[in-house]
Amino acid sequence: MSSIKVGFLGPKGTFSNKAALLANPDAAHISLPTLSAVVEAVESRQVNFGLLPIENSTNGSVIPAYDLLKYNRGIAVLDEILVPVHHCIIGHSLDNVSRLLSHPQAFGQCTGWIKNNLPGVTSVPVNSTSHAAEMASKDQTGTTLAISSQLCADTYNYNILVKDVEDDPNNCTRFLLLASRVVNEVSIMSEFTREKKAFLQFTLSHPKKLNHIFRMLLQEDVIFTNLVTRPSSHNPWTYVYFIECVGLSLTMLLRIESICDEFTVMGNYENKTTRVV
Ligand SMILES: O=C(O)C(=O)Cc1ccccc1
Repeated sequence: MSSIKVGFLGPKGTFSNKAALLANPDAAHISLPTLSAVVEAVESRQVNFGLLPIENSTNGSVIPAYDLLKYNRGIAVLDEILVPVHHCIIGHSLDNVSRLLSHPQAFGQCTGWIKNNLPGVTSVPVNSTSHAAEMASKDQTGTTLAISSQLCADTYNYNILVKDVEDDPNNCTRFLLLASRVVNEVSIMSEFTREKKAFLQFTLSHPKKLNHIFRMLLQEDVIFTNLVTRPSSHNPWTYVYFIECVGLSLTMLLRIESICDEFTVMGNYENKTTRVV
């Protein structure tokens, strides 16, 4: 058994489990009940790494994931893992369906199939796609379906009624590989390069400072790959900014830090999503 522990949103068979297998197939994979539990397990070093779904190519940003990273000084991001996501319908029958269960992210990726095949059926969000499949498979009334993965069905021998119900066949979720900041903070900065993707989190005393930051970034021909804001939770209409970009030098990063209120380099990792040339 590997001494490396990787936490993921379980039970086994979730897309987070697929991301953990891609990130470190030989590690001990630790199933956790919620995304918050994954982040807490990484922060407390109960696990060496954790997987956090941060963005989907159909749905966009996973907002609850950003809220778990907000003001979090215990987490570093070491890598991004892209997982193709193909959804299956698991259950007993497509007739007399009363409920459709899945992780909230899944519903938004399968809107067309749901509308065409389960009009009027209640979509019920649960903690994960595998938890949904477990509930649907155990429902004795046979009126509950789940959106889940082939891996989950194979793992538990669940019955697949329909495959590939996602709206976009290229549907893909980007996961962040999390680690303890205590362990990795020095190496993130010592190994920082502008060729890699920089993930920054910061707040500003005045929104006009964002103009200064954009102006500095444009000077370096930086390529933005993602920009997300979340409420600061201090004053209405003030924000925590999350920026991912490629081409940022350490010198410019330190200049940006100097004009921010709170500033954290979440990570600096190989860019796997955006054409930069
Ligand atoms: O519930 C899962 O399988 C997860 O890992 C969260 C999720 C759900 C849908 C797409 C990507 C990740």
